[in-house]
Amino acid sequence: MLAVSRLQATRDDRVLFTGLSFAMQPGDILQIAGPNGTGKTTLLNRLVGLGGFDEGEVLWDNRPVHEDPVAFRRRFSYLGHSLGLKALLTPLENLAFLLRLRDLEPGASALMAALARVGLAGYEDVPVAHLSAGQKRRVGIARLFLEKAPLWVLDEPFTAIDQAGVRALEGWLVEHAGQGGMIVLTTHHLFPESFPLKRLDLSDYCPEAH
Ligand SMILES: Nc1ncnc2c1ncn2[C@@H]1O[C@H](COP(=O)(O)OP(=O)(O)OP(=O)(O)O)[C@@H](O)[C@H]1O
Repeated sequence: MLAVSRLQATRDDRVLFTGLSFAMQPGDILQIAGPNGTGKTTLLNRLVGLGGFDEGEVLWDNRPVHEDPVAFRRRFSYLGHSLGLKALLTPLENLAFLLRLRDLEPGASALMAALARVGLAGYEDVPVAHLSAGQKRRVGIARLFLEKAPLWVLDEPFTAIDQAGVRALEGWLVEHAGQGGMIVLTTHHLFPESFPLKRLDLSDYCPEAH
């Protein structure tokens, strides 16, 4: 379980948010909302260890994550703006490489199945440089299925995804949550009314707004 307590983050001497606390249980899908520049990406980056917070604490199963960052690293999958794909490698090679960084070797058939699931059957051996923006993001989504981490941290995962893909991605989020996973994401995507979403408006924690 993820919990954050009294987080504060600053950029260039400007406090973006302060006093931010929330907890996530298995099954939760939490949207971090707020206008451009509120600090949503900053929050997700720092949650996954890309930079620190000025104040506050991030806990996994009631334990501060800084006490064992390597163990925490295995608990989440992070899909950021930059997908971390190597342009000259194929989707298959990229996934194998990225998974090996986590000591995972799922085997070619699992890699092929994950790529097929995200609509990339037939593109497994095409250099990523030759894929469209949406196809590249789909390679990133395939990685989520293979890493099997309980927590997905997703920064604008709907970017460049076509309409059918948007419906599919909504389904994969619900499926992951239904299997006891947790998802924290930023997006400007409008979910259907019935979507099981919790929402946190980061601008509520901006000191300049009060
Ligand atoms: N590398 C950086 N160096 C300095 N300031 C930065 C950097 N990246 C972002 N910022 C600033 O931090 C603030 C928050 O940026 P951030 O990208 O976290 O916002 P956001 O809520 O994700 O915005 P958006 O909805 O546009 O994606 C912005 O004012 C931005 O100018």
